[in-house]
Amino acid sequence: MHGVKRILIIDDETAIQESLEMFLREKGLAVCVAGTGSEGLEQYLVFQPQVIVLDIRLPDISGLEVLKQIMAVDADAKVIMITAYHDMETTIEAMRNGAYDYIHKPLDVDELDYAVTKSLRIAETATSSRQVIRRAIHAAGRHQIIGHTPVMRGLFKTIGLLSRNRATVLIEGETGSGKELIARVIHESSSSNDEPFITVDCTTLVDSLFESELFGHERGAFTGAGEMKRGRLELAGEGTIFLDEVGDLPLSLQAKLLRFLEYREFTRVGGTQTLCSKARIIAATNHNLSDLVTKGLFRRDLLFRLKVVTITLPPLRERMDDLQALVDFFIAGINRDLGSRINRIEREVMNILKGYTWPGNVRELKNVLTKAVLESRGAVLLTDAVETAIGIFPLDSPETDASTSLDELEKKHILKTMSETDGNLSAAARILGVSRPTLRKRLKQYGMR
Ligand SMILES: Nc1ncnc2c1ncn2[C@@H]1O[C@H](COP(=O)(O)OP(=O)(O)OP(=O)(O)O)[C@@H](O)[C@H]1O
Repeated sequence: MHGVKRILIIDDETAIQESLEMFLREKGLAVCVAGTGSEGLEQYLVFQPQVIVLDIRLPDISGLEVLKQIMAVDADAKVIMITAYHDMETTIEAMRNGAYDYIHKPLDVDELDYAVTKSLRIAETATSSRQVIRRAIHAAGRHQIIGHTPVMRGLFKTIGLLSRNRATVLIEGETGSGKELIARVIHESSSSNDEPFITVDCTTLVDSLFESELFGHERGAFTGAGEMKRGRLELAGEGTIFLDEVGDLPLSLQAKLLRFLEYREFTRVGGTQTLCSKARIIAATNHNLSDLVTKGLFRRDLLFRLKVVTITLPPLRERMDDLQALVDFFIAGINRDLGSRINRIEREVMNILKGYTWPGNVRELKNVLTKAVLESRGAVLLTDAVETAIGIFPLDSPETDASTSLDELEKKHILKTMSETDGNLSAAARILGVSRPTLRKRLKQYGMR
């Protein structure tokens, strides 16, 4: 029987048994049929099928119970549940107990065919040549930067040097390339790592709030200032202030930031006492600040204050040699966080990942893998799931058939970009090459929030 793929049908309805058997035999599979749960379990042990199609309603024991017993024998068994009921709880229960897929009666042949083909392929991958995911070593509780390309190794050296001093650092890199991660690791490797790491998102700062956010205010300093409030600089103590997206800071606020950086002194709004900050400053930007200087959008003197040490993070597409290590690392993390148990990936997956340009960089990779893992369910990360997660749809996929309108495509692309940037409007607008107001208008137009 080696070589022929085996499938077991456990269903008490004769009509279903017959049509399924015929359909699956025509696909060249060896088929075994059982009409009750207990018979099904017996056949499962004798016939050793790669895939089981299991009705949830059986005359003797419930299909869910049969599922549990099969999973107890082989946690990798591929069980496709069928039911006449569209009930969420049973579905969730079945999926929680390890069902591979769930399809409803009346059976849709295409749906069944897809589920069977996919599960057979996984069963096959599990036993044929495959790539085994290496477990990423994870330093507990610490942030970890994955990468071994020369530029990343150079970066580790720089971080090592920075751990010995408190120099201001400017980190440049595209969205999602790991700027905040680098800032956190610099902080964690410094001698003041028990002090706070405080983030200031420069895209959200407006004139009236800037000083109060950064420097704090005294009680009654302005309408609404009921209590004294410490600013971010004070909160950071001797730790780190992370100025995220510093290139987006309006010119008027750049002057205020510069003044602070020159003297490291500030007063709370409405106060008289001069306070001194010992926090390390790390700024990040996904703009080219020199270009902004040329365009008159960023102050040259501020740039010089910030770029005492500059770290330029290459986009993911320029360090594809790190891809495998990143994939291993993220899958281990996703398994831990989501309780999935992916330990192999289909061969083609790495080629697809390597062929993509990753405009959303490492964050996009992480998001794509999370989506694909959820879609793959079993122990193998599937090519289809990765393609769908990236948004590369096969030509015959319903996602891009010839009847898809341009509006529909645009809507999908916007949604995808928004999800890749975790809903960050500025980042999404940048990737899509439109202004924030335009993107906002489109979101509204398509009924997206
Ligand atoms: N080299 C890396 N190793 C492991 N994880 C990484 C690496 N680079 C980025 N990440 C992860 O990718 C995600 C995005 O990284 P991060 O938030 O640091 O990017 P960013 O450049 O600050 O993005 P943005 O410009 O949009 O703010 C985070 O979950 C981060 O932990």
